[in-house]
Amino acid sequence: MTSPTKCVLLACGSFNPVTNMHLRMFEIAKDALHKTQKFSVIKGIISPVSDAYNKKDLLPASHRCEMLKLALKSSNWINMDTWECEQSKWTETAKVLKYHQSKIDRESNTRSKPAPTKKRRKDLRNVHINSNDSEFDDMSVDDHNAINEALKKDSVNVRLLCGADLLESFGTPGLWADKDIEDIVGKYGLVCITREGSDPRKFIYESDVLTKYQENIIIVTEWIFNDISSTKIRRALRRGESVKYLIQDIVIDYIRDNHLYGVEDNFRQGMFQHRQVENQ
Ligand SMILES: Nc1ncnc2c1ncn2[C@@H]1O[C@H](COP(=O)(O)OP(=O)(O)OP(=O)(O)O)[C@@H](O)[C@H]1O
Ligand SMILES: NC(=O)c1ccc[n+]([C@@H]2O[C@H](COP(=O)(O)O)[C@@H](O)[C@H]2O)c1
Ligand SMILES: [Zn+2]
Repeated sequence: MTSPTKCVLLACGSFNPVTNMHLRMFEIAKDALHKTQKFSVIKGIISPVSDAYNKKDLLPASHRCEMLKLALKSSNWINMDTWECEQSKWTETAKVLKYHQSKIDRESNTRSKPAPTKKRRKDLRNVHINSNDSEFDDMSVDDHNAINEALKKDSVNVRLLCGADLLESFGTPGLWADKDIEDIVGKYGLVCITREGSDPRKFIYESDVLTKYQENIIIVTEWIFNDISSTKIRRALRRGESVKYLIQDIVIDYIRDNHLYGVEDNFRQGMFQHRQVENQ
């Protein structure tokens, strides 16, 4: 059996604020990919969108990143990357994928670049190296083939991880460039988690380009249904309702301490009482 492809899951979004479902999405996808035995998930990346996205009620990236940093303390394999939100302009998701794929390719090339010693050169006949290196010009075709195979096996595939609503937004006129959609599904691939009110399989069936690259789209049905969304969290906060067990406690504390999402007045009404009681 061929060895599994190493895979990095990249989730783009507002994370305004990060919810437990954003974090669950990674766990659900990782389990599903490992079950196929075709992929080995080595890392998760969360890339918050920049302030230039200008979405209604979008908090500054500084707050969104701080909340992500706190929430991600509970994970040992998902990291936040701030490259996208540090850009002064909004960056298309296809470009974010390209940035991360290139970065990972560069890092793995640097790691595998051999030192020019005879022993090292011998060792490298069975592992990945930069086969364009002139130092290896005298290698046989078999050597090169073996090396290219090893390189392929070792290459890392960055995939977009998203909920079905994001996949279905591909169909919103003018929102995504056709070339970007083709790149996302054709070059990188996509893992899509089902979400209330969406039918990703039907959506793929109705799209020519998604059907063409169907094998690169992995739909994961989330049976433990949980339709948390940042919109619902913001609404609950505004109304002074509890959001405990929907987002991380440490994020609730940050929201309270920084008076975000209009909680200032609600705080006085006792919405964060559970934390005060706990702390007494
Ligand atoms: N409950 C959920 N189930 C599946 N995917 C989800 C869920 N919540 C968020 N996602 C996915 O997480 C990614 C980031 O989404 P985003 O930051 O827009 O979160 P959101 O909860 O949809 O927020 P908002 O309500 O502000 O749009 C998207 O791919 C989105 O589809
Ligand atoms: N053309 C594109 O690349 C495109 C279009 C719309 C949304 N997006 C991305 O999808 C995500 C959507 O997040 P929201 O659901 O919070 O709007 C964001 O990361 C945004 O940058 C990308
Ligand atoms: Zn959303």
